[in-house]
Amino acid sequence: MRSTAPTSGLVHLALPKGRMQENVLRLLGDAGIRLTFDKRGYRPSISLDGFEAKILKPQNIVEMLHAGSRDVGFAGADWIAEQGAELVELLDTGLDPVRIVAAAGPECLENGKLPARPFVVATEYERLARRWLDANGHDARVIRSYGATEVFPPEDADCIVDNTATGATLKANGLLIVDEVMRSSTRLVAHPRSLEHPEKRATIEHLVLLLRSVLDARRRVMIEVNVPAASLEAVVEVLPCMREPTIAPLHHEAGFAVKAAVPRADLPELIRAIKERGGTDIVVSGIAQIVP
Ligand SMILES: Nc1ncnc2c1ncn2[C@@H]1O[C@H](COP(=O)(O)OP(=O)(O)OP(=O)(O)O)[C@@H](O)[C@H]1O
Ligand SMILES: O=P(O)(O)OC[C@H]1O[C@H](OP(=O)(O)OP(=O)(O)O)[C@H](O)[C@@H]1O
Repeated sequence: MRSTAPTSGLVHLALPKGRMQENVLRLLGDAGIRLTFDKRGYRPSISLDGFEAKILKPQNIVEMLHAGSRDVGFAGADWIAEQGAELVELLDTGLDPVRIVAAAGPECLENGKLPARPFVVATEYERLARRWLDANGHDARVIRSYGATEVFPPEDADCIVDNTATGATLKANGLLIVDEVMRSSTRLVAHPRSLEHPEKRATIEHLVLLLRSVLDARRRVMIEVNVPAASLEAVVEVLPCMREPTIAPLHHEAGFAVKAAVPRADLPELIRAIKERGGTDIVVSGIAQIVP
């Protein structure tokens, strides 16, 4: 294995196998980046110039990026922290959010808290668990689990440190959350030396621009509304657009058409405010990409 970042201009990209794969591939696809897979092959061809891609488990992606044999890749913030990898975060995609929590069965808890006596913690996240235990002054022994961590209590451990998304697995195993250790989501990260290589840096920055444009677009919608001349300023005032809205005169001086990309989350209040201010014929449509 190489011990430093690859030196040719080709960027070595690591894509996740497992949980995070679907959303990462959809993000790339929405950015117009096509991946072609061979049956059971882990080296898809990628349509974006300057890249070659390989599929790895997220935990290995962190290792390979830290070692410098891959330049850039997708991994969970949890495993980056767990491995103490010194990587540059290029993008928090916000995809596949999870919480890393400490949880225990009611029989282990004293007034809803972990006991003062020494106890046993099962976890895949040894470093994160140890740090959390020390920070909270707990006296505990850590057992390394390899999945199915929730089944350890009460016989094989008192408590667990594990990730949770919907909470269904904790509930099904009768475990209660006692603390949150960290929050995690899918990040795009790079080996620091890969960003010192001018050609690679430019290639990587182009990828980041494309992906960010999709993530930004997902948070916004395009709203178009017709406004009588007398209401124009009142409607424009409530539009939280990116710069200034586009305003076009309607035929026969029938008012104006106003168009703006607005945060999707603001839409319910915005529609009410536009109607109150005299806007009509509101059309809302999706946006594929927003490139600044
Ligand atoms: N619902 C989820 N459950 C587990 N991990 C998730 C979930 N959503 C995102 N992740 C993230 O996926 C990464 C681990 O991916 P991986 O494919 O190894 O998950 P896994 O379900 O534990 O896989 P496996 O069961 O094959 O070990 C971690 O960074 C984790 O935070
Ligand atoms: O909060 P939830 O939506 O229930 O999801 C979280 C659970 O899913 C994952 O387990 P997975 O099914 O991958 O099995 P594993 O524990 O063997 O990795 C993870 O390790 C949690 O156990």
